[in-house]
Amino acid sequence: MIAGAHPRTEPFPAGPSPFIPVPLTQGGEGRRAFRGAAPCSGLVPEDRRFPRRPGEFRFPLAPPPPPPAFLRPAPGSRLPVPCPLPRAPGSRFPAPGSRLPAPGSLLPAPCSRLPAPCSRLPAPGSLLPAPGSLLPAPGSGPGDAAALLPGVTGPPARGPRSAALRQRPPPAPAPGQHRGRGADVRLFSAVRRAGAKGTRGNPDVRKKFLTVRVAKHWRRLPREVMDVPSLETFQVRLDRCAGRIPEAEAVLDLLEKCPEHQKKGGFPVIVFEGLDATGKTTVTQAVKDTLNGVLLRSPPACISQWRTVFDDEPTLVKRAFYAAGNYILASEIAKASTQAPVIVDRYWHSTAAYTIATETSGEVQDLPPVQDEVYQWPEDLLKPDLVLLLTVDPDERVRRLQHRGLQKTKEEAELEANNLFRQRVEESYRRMVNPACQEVDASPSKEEVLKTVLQLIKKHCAF
Ligand SMILES: Nc1ncnc2c1ncn2[C@@H]1O[C@H](COP(=O)(O)OP(=O)(O)OP(=O)(O)O)[C@@H](O)[C@H]1O
Ligand SMILES: Nc1ccn([C@H]2C[C@H](O)[C@@H](COP(=O)(O)O)O2)c(=O)n1
Repeated sequence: MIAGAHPRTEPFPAGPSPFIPVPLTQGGEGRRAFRGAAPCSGLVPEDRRFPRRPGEFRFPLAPPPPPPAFLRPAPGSRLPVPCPLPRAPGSRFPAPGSRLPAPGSLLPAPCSRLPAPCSRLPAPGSLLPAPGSLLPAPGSGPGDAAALLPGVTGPPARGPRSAALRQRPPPAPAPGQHRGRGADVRLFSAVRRAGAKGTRGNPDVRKKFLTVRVAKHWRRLPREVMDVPSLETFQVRLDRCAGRIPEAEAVLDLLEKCPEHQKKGGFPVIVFEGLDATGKTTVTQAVKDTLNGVLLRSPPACISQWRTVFDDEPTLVKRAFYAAGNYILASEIAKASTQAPVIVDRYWHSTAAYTIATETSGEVQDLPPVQDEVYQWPEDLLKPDLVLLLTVDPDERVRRLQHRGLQKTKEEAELEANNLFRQRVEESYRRMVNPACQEVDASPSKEEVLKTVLQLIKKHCAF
């Protein structure tokens, strides 16, 4: 284990590390800064699992070999028009803790999939801090990205949309609510976003958002946590905290660049869900190899380096981050499924199940009842063809966790210690509908699990 690394990060197998350990500035977990190697090439910075699977997030430059016959679209069937891939933007925000390159040099885009046009740093004399100065970790200063930059009195240079956002006065706290860390935990906010098309560029999201149906709410869940999920809900939530979390603004920028209507291609999309160490990584890799498919995971590579930031946030903000990741992932799925079967490691069901389990307490009987709206799929999110829920006997799962030998995340420690939490996550998965999960007993050997999974895929995805 490298000092300062994320608990789940393993040492690199060979060669010099592109990461530099960053001293802890606050909180309990170390962060690692990306040293500036161009991630466009496909390597993923600061992903909890990156070193285990270095090539995984590479988007295939050439179409993979054809999948087995049973997965090919029927002759004569029409493939949807391929969606343009979302452009990976040049990062406006240097990774927290990273050293700034010289003015005029190229910033690496945070997305691993595409050779994005990287943005140029503003010219000398702009409001960026001196090259080589260290950025503090997000959240370490008061409310705004500008406040986080040492020696800078004004805001960092930003695009026109951010400037428009900045001009509005800060929204007043909701009755009974305090500013500060939890201040963005509010249901509605006035948001003006300009510049992009469709709902993503809706100049007044609030106006539209207020007309959105709100779920009748189950008494034990805070209403805000489970209001009917939609892209706009999460945009509003991220926008509320973008002032103090620069990464939220960067996520919003990526979202805006995703095509609005995500349509699945002609190949099947198969999602794998389950608690940690149930074998998702193992089986998704094997299925991808067997089917000559494309393997994607949530959150997608272009935002996964910010997980440690959002994992420490209140549930509402954390959920908005993972939910946004699902929408970004949807555009990758849309594109990839025009070329080959798509295998996905976690998607919406994870976001919902973990949120429900976190925001409830007690036994599974205390969960919102079956058929509650909290178990519904968001109407505007691309649906997969099949969702497989891997479940493993609890003792076997602990053995696998120990055998894996990685340091646990806080949540994994909680999952291990808190039997009830684990049960609530798993039961929430089981209650998800439209699409529901097909449960797979993943306790047998890897070969047997793969066989079962391939049979299910053949049964449900043949067309
Ligand atoms: N069927 C199996 N039988 C025995 N061991 C397995 C099986 N599947 C996976 N393992 C082992 O269990 C450990 C956890 O598996 P894996 O990393 O695939 O789980 P995961 O669900 O992806 O976990 P996480 O969500 O935490 O990343 C690994 O050491 C893996 O080799
Ligand atoms: N689509 C997703 C993916 C992940 N999450 C959350 C749920 C857990 O808090 C954590 C598990 O991730 P892992 O350790 O397996 O990489 O991430 C989510 O909410 N939505």
